[in-house]
Amino acid sequence: MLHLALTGNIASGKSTVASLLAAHGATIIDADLLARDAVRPGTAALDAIVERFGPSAVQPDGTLDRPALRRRVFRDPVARDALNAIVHPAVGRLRDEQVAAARRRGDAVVISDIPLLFEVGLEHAFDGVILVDAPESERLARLQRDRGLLHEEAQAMIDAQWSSSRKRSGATWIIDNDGPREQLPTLVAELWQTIQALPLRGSSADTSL
Ligand SMILES: CC(C)(COP(=O)(O)OP(=O)(O)OC[C@H]1O[C@@H](n2cnc3c(N)ncnc32)[C@H](O)[C@@H]1O)[C@@H](O)C(=O)NCCC(=O)NCCS
Ligand SMILES: Nc1ncnc2c1ncn2[C@@H]1O[C@H](COP(=O)(O)OP(=O)(O)OP(=O)(O)O)[C@@H](O)[C@H]1O
Repeated sequence: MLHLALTGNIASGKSTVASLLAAHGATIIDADLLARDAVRPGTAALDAIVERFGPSAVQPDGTLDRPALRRRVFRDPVARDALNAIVHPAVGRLRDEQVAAARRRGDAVVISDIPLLFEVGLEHAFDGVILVDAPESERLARLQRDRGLLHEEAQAMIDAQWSSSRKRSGATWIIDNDGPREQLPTLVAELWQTIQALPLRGSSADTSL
């Protein structure tokens, strides 16, 4: 089994690239989805969040109040570290379970979509790293246009991540998503060809964050 990482800064187009890779036959393991799963009502992680951030971190229906927490953690690195310390270990465990399941099924290409791959130092646990990149001004505009964020909110999320240039030097392959969306299928098809030509290797490293 080939186990690759897919990463890229916020609003770079990672999820769009992941969907295209899935259409080619890759199994995608999405850290943002796992992070949602990890804090479902009744989980130890959600209890720990309420303990650290108070009852205002959850909505009346008992689910995490994501916009409220977002506004707190992206302007406060200490709060962000505290949230990461609660959520990341649970995400790592869920990912390891999904990787093990993919291995049992005999999946050929598994791609773990991990936004904070470089920030948490996980890049060496994979057979290769795909980076999706787009200029900061473009990502800022996408966050405001597509997610309805205020300029300051979007900038704070961007500033919480490493710079593109730092990430580019650690990538095996780079998809520059700085043109029209319509060019992505061709870029991903070319990447898929490259991946198909790789020998199947086996990364057995523990990917817990
Ligand atoms: C703060 C939270 C509640 C905000 O939720 P929201 O629905 O608004 O955003 P979502 O989860 O869809 O994340 C969007 C993007 O924000 C960026 N991001 C999220 N968490 C972080 C973080 N701790 N540090 C830097 N960037 C982050 C990533 O690029 C991610 O793709 C949520 O992002 C969260 O629980 N973050 C901590 C867990 C985490 O690190 N998740 C990222 C992958 S494991
Ligand atoms: N080339 C492009 N031109 C314009 N918009 C794009 C392009 N590529 C992606 N988008 C849009 O930008 C937004 C971010 O894309 P996507 O969700 O794929 O990024 P992401 O890196 O997964 O983001 P996040 O880190 O927030 O999960 C989406 O609304 C998407 O439709």
